[in-house]
Amino acid sequence: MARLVLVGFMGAGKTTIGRLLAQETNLPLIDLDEKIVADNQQTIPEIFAAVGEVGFRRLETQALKAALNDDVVVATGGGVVTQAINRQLLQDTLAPIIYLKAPAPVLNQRVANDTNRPIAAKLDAAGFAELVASREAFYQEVSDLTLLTAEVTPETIVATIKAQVLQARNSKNHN
Ligand SMILES: Nc1ncnc2c1ncn2[C@@H]1O[C@H](COP(=O)(O)OP(=O)(O)O)[C@@H](O)[C@H]1O
Ligand SMILES: O=C(O)C1=C[C@@H](OP(=O)(O)O)[C@@H](O)[C@H](O)C1
Ligand SMILES: [Mg+2]
Repeated sequence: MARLVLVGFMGAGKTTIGRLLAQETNLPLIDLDEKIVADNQQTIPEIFAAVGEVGFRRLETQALKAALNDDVVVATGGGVVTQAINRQLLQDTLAPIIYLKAPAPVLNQRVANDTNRPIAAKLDAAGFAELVASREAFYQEVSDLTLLTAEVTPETIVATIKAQVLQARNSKNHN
């Protein structure tokens, strides 16, 4: 079973924090986007161009299912919560799910110059903020803990996760 799952919108820091957490805990990281890219030998924009968002979501669900069964940290992609089947998979896992949250303008600024996110690339600031708002309830629904990441370094977020989630879990297990 996965040890910890990170969810949140594009730019929230799931990949960054997942990598740091994996280094610090010696747990493997499965970043769903990276797994999909490696398995398909195509970039995310190439996959969107070839099979559309629907095709990408199918690959994402397969990757999520497999990752949740492994002893790993899971960094999801921001759109994972848009699929009911994925929300069910997340609700069924016993792994703690952390929602990394930041205001839309901060998220937008973090991903603005990145050409690797086809959904963000075609949105203006208003459209981006609308999409953030439309997913908020889903992140809340699937997660156990929300951490605000706007003015906090990735290192501090990792320290908080280790203290509040991983150590709390370990001490529970040892009682
Ligand atoms: N806490 C943070 N503070 C400032 N910048 C951050 C923070 N977390 C991530 N970033 C930056 O935001 C961008 C997107 O981060 P990433 O980890 O890819 O997000 P996600 O996987 O959630 O889309 C990267 O340039 C990363 O360095
Ligand atoms: O929010 C989304 O719909 C997406 C988020 C991306 O992952 P990040 O959240 O890691 O950027 C990636 O899965 C794809 O571009 C679609
Ligand atoms: Mg990511």
